[in-house]
Amino acid sequence: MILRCLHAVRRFIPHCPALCRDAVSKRSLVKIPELLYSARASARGLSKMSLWPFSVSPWDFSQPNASWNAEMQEVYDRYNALCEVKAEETEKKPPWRKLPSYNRSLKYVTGGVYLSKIIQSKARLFTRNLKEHGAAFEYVVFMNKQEKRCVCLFQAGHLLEGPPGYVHGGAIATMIDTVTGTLAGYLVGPVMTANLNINYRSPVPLGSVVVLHGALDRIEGKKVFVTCRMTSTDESKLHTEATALFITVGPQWNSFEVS
Ligand SMILES: CCCCC/C=C\C/C=C\C/C=C\C/C=C\CCCC(=O)SCCNC(=O)CCNC(=O)[C@H](O)C(C)(C)COP(=O)(O)OP(=O)(O)OC[C@H]1O[C@@H](n2cnc3c(N)ncnc32)[C@H](O)[C@@H]1OP(=O)(O)O
Repeated sequence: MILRCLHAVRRFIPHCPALCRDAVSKRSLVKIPELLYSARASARGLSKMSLWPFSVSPWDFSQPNASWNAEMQEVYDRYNALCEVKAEETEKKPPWRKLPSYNRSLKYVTGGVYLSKIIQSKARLFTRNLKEHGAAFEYVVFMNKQEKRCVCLFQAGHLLEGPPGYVHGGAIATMIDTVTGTLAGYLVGPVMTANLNINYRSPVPLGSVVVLHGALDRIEGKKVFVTCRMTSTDESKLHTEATALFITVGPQWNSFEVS
């Protein structure tokens, strides 16, 4: 019980610097209503976190944490703001949505049916298997279902080194597979990667922040073709270009046709 309390407190602490920084940077009195609004939004977010030791709500790995550098936080804030903007004419739901990210996908995707326990209790999603913030894959995916594309902000930690000072090509491939697979899975349901083709154009410095732009190319029956570009945050530098083929493995594959 004591250990669970300590664990809950430790998970909460990394969120404090981000909250304090927001408060300090908005000094103007004019911005007080905005501050109050964002405090309320933060509190809403916090209430969803598993602060209570007995809570069974899963930990969302895509929340900002203290390991994020200023660039990661700045680009995150920009896309997160888009998630509040409704389509003007229709007043429908915002086209952008931030996806949560858990480390036991089967357990949480099935809404608490502990399939992963049955299959293998120690199984964890590869990109989310470290508790240390900032050491490996720090990323968050923003999805635009209307435009059938997504954007992933990725900060590459020191454990992902390949050539000295640069990110390992396999880690880059992992992120491309993750982003394109998440897009394909979001649009059509369960998929498996059948083919992944990557051109590495310029190395990614370790610790830097890059953006992955995933887009649906086309769907042909069970086949889902997705493209992905990895660029610097201002898109001035191209790091990789990739194409991916996913095959739907669920029953709903023929319910959605796009060319
Ligand atoms: C499974 C759950 C996934 C849920 C995802 C959903 C949401 C996301 C939420 C949370 C999870 C978070 C992150 C997810 C992140 C990343 C996803 C990573 C995914 C992976 O990391 S996954 C591991 C690596 N992956 C494999 O381990 C696959 C091994 N493999 C196989 O399991 C089979 O091989 C399979 C299923 C691929 C196909 O098998 P199959 O029997 O269903 O299909 P079949 O062979 O009949 O082919 C049908 C048509 O595709 C063409 N086709 C097939 N393969 C091709 C190829 N390579 N190149 C060109 N065309 C190909 C054929 O030519 C035919 O074309 P046509 O119809 O025109 O004749």
